[in-house]
Amino acid sequence: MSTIPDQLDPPSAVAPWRRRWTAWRNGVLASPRFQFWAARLPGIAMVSRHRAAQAFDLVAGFCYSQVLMAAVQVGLLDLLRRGPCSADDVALASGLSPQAALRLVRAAAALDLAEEVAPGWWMLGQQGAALQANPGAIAMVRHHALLYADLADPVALLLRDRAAPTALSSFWHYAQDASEHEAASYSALMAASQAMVAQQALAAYPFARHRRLLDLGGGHGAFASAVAKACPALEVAVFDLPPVVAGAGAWLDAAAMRGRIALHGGDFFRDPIPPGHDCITLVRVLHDHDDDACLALLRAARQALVSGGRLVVAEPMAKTPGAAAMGDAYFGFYLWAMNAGRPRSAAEYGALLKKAGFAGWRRHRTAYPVVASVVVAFG
Ligand SMILES: CC(C)=CCC/C(C)=C/CC/C(C)=C/C=C/C(C)=C/C=C/C=C(C)/C=C/C=C(C)/C=C/C=C(C)/C=C/CC(C)(C)O
Ligand SMILES: C[S@@+](CC[C@H](N)C(=O)[O-])C[C@H]1O[C@@H](n2cnc3c(N)ncnc32)[C@H](O)[C@@H]1O
Repeated sequence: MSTIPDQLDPPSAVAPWRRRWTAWRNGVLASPRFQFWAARLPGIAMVSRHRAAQAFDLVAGFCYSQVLMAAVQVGLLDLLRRGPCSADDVALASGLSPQAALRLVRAAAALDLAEEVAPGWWMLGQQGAALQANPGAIAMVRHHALLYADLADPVALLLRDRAAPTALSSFWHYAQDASEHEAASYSALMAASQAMVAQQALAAYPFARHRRLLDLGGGHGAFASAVAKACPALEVAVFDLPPVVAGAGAWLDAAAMRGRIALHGGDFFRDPIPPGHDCITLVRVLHDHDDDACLALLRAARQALVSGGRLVVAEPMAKTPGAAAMGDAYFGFYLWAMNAGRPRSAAEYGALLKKAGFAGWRRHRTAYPVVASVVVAFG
């Protein structure tokens, strides 16, 4: 039930021209007569149709996501990668009925996940090809089952006490006494999705200029391994909670990186951060935490850095041009469901870094900011 009054008093922060212009524009856009004629007027007909399609996609987005989820869960993308297949092939491989398989493959084709290359024969579509080749994105699609469970009643999610457990808060159990199984589940998801993030960070910042790097909250060492491979002369270490570090050996063995990466177990809010590093990285760590905790962590990291060192923050950020929905809509709700943290813009990180004592900061451009942006602090 809404208790919002019909007319709000405008705050003085809103410029009068801005309020009048926005209200006038919105009145025009909301008018059914304008919508009717706009689709027929040369010059703006294309924009109108595009806006209508965008509005439909906004309404139907959950359904599209579930088509993708089904395609991943039944292995449709892997099947289509191997070559043209019919709906009967899909049915045989997935256990779906032929009618259900046909419904799924047609839905996938409508979303560019599949492509009908001849009547009744499908291969991967362009989006399908890019996604199928990205194990990190596929792992995230599967993981979204937890997010969707929490989002089933979004208003209840927003209304509830933020300390109440959710599917995501139970999954991301950051604690010294977390079981190795809990730590291994989230660390495996992070390691699987790290390659795309590391690729962005490595291309954006010259890590090879440093001598010793410490990856704070570095999980099983996937980012540390990527940097170590790219910069053979760099000494690389990981700091993470003891149950996470305890499980890192197996991952590092599989990547043939054991011995190359030093491991430190501890709680970065309580324990001293190992000193002597001229580069400290925080990859997908800060957005998990509320502002006070972030500030404490940034201060501790600055204290631990050697003089002249750099702190590198890499994660998907809010207010990213061209990817704004990823920030405040996706990660805003994701982190709300997780019960801690929020997506921040590069400028907000800049302000926090200054508050933590750093003299300055700079944003380094990444090719795919939807995957990660990079902010570097110095001084
Ligand atoms: C040559 C031809 C045929 C065509 C030319 C046309 C052309 C140029 C096409 C472009 C093709 C192209 C280069 C496509 C590239 C596609 C890419 C790079 C796609 C990348 C997709 C990445 C995705 C979908 C990433 C998703 C990531 C997600 C959902 C991450 C979630 C992360 C979470 C939940 C993290 C949790 C951590 C926590 C707890 C919040 O800290
Ligand atoms: C979202 S994961 C990111 C992992 C890795 N940096 C990556 O991007 O793949 C956050 C990491 O921070 C670690 N972490 C959370 N709280 C911590 C704490 N108090 N002390 C040390 N590590 C912590 C978690 O165990 C986890 O590995």
